[in-house]
Amino acid sequence: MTQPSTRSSTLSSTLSTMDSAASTDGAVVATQDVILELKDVSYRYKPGLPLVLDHMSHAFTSGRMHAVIGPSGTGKTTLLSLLSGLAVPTGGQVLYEGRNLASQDRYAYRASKIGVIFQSFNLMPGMTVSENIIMSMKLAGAYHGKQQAKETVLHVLEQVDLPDEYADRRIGHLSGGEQQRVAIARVLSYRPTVVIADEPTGNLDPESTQIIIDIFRGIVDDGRTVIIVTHSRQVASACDDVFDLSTIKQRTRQRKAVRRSSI
Ligand SMILES: Nc1ncnc2c1ncn2[C@@H]1O[C@H](COP(=O)(O)OP(=O)(O)OP(=O)(O)O)[C@@H](O)[C@H]1O
Repeated sequence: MTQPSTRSSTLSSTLSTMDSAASTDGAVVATQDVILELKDVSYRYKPGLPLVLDHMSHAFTSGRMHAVIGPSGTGKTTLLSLLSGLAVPTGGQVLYEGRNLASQDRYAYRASKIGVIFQSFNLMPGMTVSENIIMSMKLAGAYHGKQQAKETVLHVLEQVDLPDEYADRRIGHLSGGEQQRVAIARVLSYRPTVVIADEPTGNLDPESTQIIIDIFRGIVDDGRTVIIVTHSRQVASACDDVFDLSTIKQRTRQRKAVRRSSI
């Protein structure tokens, strides 16, 4: 997959002038800029099953658009579950702003810090766009009365480039691309610090994909961090950083082979 080399090299040179630390996969990261960090993370779904993630370390810097890529089955969705606090690593730690997520209130974290956009959108098809957004605001504790909710709905619809009149449309009457935009708007309504999306352009044509990319870029420009699990070259090349799980897995295999040969 094409790597966004120009943005990555700019990132490296910027970071070299800041306080920095080497992560275990060799990357240099600015310590004050890291929002989410995987520290030697391993995960298996059940005892006896193989490790899906094997001693993985990586730092996600804030205010950037990150892609997580890798062939099917390399653990992208699993990683997303760990970053969003839906699952806890079986080894190592996931740190949010330097604190172990496992020892924090993960419900509060999911409600206010992290906005997750699932592949299936999880929108209520029989309800309107506005009702879907307001339901999420209530769940996240971001609902402060009808007027504030109405203003927020219109604001987030604008952020995802949908006209005001979409507020009263039923989800079931929208196209796939429009539903994706509503799913993003819903997450933005409670102003999370990090937005995580699982294959947000999976079924979209290049033009609709570009619209979604531009929306995510707007979210980053608004001061948030975006992490996108994707198979799309178009999306990965538009991101500031690319975390390639196949490369990490290859390094782990090499490390293990070296260890075996030295025994
Ligand atoms: N609930 C589960 N129980 C057991 N194994 C699981 C479970 N969910 C996923 N796996 C396994 O974990 C591995 C990684 O799955 P995951 O869905 O994270 O990969 P992925 O990279 O997101 O794949 P894709 O690109 O196809 O969505 C796969 O081998 C999968 O079969």
